[in-house]
Amino acid sequence: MVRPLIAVLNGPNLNMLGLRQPEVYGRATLDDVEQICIQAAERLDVAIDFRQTNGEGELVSWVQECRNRAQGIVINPAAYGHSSIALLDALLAVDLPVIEVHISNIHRREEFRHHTYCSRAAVGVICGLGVQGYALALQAMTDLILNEDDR
Ligand SMILES: O=C(O)[C@]1(O)C=C(c2cccc(Sc3ccccc3)c2)[C@@H](O)[C@H](O)C1
Repeated sequence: MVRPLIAVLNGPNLNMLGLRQPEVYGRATLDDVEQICIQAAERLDVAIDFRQTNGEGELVSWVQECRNRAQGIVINPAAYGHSSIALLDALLAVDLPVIEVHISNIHRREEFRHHTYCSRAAVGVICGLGVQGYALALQAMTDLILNEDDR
């Protein structure tokens, strides 16, 4: 049986993860996050496509491409979550289950980080649990995909 494909998409500045603000984002790098996702995917018997971009348009295009190739999207939109209606529209249009991940607890931070447009398109949002949030999101997404007929 073909393994489900889950796109793991990361927004702007996440390539800088681990280099600054360890008190907020911890010391893990984006490569560490990718390894966490690879290990979780192996355990869950799913395939992942892990990507990061600083470009809003590229992130929107990657979401659009998921329509014909992925069964779910795990996304850390970073700052674009707080600002991009284009990203929300793409997530709504792609008609796939979406789980939003934030490493930090955005609700304990600056006011402008408390709201994300993306969350309107998400089945669920995981925030404040550090980089393990990605593994938790992959577990939840796998359950959603395997049990989609029960919904
Ligand atoms: O907590 C998150 O994962 C979040 O999505 C991630 C963010 C994020 C991602 C990458 C970098 C930075 S700020 C930064 C810049 C350079 C080095 C370290 C951190 C914030 C924020 O924009 C969001 O408000 C919250």
